[in-house]
Amino acid sequence: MAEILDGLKVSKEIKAEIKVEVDKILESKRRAPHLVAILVGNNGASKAYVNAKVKDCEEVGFQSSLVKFPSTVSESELLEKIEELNKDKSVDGFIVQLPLPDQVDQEKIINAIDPRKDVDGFHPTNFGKMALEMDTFLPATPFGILTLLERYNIETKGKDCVIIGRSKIVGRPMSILMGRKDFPGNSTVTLTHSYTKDIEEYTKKADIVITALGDPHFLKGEMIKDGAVIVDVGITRVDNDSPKGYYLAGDVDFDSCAAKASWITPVPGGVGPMTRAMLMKNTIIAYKTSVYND
Ligand SMILES: Nc1nc(=O)c2c([nH]1)NC[C@@H]1CN(c3ccc(C(=O)N[C@@H](CCC(=O)O)C(=O)O)cc3)C=[N+]21
Repeated sequence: MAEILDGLKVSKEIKAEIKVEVDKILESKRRAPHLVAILVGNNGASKAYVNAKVKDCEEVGFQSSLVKFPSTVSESELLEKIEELNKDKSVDGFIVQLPLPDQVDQEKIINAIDPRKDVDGFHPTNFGKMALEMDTFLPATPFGILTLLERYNIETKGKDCVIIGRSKIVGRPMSILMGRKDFPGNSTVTLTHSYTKDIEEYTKKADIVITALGDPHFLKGEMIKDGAVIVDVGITRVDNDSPKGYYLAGDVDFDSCAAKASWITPVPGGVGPMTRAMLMKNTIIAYKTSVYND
């Protein structure tokens, strides 16, 4: 029976550590770190995540701002706001919540963000630095997974790690990070995706499986090896008759996988809260390295 990689618990520890740092900053009469989130449209899940981020900021003592645009916003309006935030000396970092509506070119938007304020770690400059093992903002979800593995002392060196899904914000950066030379890394990585012929052939042999595809209960116990470490990034709202009208489903069929795995992340309470904690971490890093604070 697997032990739980408790992302909620570790995320609280990380936020408490950040709070201690913020208290020191405030004692020395400096301004608090400031994170801005741009939210476009009315998507329920996006709103929930952004509101949670605002709450996280309050918890750690950051200043936060929420900039809202209707789903009809033009690309140039967004670019204008980004320019303004790039220049604003009171802003340490900002994120543009994804996905964006079709009339907006996501790539153009991400490219417009000043890499020094790109606390999501999505800008090509930061992605490149990550791949080259240079100091930079790591994308929050992969950073959260690495930190969770690190805090539980999960050995990754020399392990076979299979990642399912090659998204720009999770699967692909995760595949790079798990193969990097620093801890937790040094794994032998296989990045699987929709054109992989037989995913099970890979997952069955893997010491570590990281699923990020958004397909509820995709990974079944029979697809994994005894003692494997299972990390579930998937989080899909599935309609049901509960008062909320939905439940949150991971990519992992929890019960059958937990019966075989050595460690497993739950959904909710696993990777999601870690993602949010690492955004706080990136923001305080941005603050500390900011040219405006010395
Ligand atoms: N620019 C940008 N940056 C992101 O980091 C980003 C994004 N866009 N778009 C969407 C995805 C998704 N994402 C999540 C963050 C927290 C939880 C989270 O806290 N989940 C809780 C449950 C939350 C709930 O109850 O709905 C949990 O897993 O326990 C989930 C998903 C960040 N993303």
